[in-house]
Amino acid sequence: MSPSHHGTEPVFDVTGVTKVYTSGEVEVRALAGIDLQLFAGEIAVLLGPSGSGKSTLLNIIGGLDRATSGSVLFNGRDLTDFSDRQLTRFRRDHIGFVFQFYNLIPSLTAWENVSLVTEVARDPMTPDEALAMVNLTDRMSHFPAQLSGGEQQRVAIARAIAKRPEVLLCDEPTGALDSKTGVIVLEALTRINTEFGTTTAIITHNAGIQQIAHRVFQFLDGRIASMHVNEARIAATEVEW
Ligand SMILES: Nc1ncnc2c1ncn2[C@@H]1O[C@H](COP(=O)(O)OP(=O)(O)OP(=O)(O)O)[C@@H](O)[C@H]1O
Repeated sequence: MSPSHHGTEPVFDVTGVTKVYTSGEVEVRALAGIDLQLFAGEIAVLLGPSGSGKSTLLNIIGGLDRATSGSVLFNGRDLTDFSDRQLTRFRRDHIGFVFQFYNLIPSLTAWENVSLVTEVARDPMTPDEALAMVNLTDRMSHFPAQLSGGEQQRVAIARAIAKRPEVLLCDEPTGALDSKTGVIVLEALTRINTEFGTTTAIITHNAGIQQIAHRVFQFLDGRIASMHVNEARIAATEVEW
């Protein structure tokens, strides 16, 4: 059940993107020319060795960082032309981020952490709805310290999706979790993808996770070494690593 790409414009159309980080005299070429498209409703998994540029690319398409050269079209508009203010607005309106470490506010409950986002979004779900999507209805009034790692990550996912973003960008979302807990987090991500059609990109070091993807991109030395379409996706519950 791969989303059909025929005749559809990509959500993201990345062409010739390079990124060079300069610190003092040292230049690091993090991206050496990336061409990639992400289509509406797909789950893309990005694999590759440490330092191959996965996070750099995710940060650029999410508007957290800027390309050195190349173009990054989001629904036809080039992010590389955006002012800082436009980029901030783009992120706020369209992108949900999930990182390895959950970045929850310790003094706020799960519900309150999610409500920080729903208070400022244009067309949010309620914190209750967002937490129900990740099966945390019975943990809403817990503080982060009272939640397991997997539960905290699910709060972070609820926070990311509460504004109904078109795109969810996940950088090692299961990186700090054991496989059993990680699977529950993956179930939440696949459920959101199925129910809302959220275009989802997931960076991971766990090769097993690629089985939930519609398409898999393999990074190497700042380039995409290969891409394949997953003909036989499996459910998150079947994933092992
Ligand atoms: N802010 C920065 N300043 C300088 N160099 C950076 C910066 N961010 C990333 N790099 C360098 O760019 C290269 C690509 O890093 P990136 O984090 O994108 O790789 P990655 O594939 O996501 O790796 P990992 O799997 O370890 O997260 C690396 O050599 C990294 O050291």
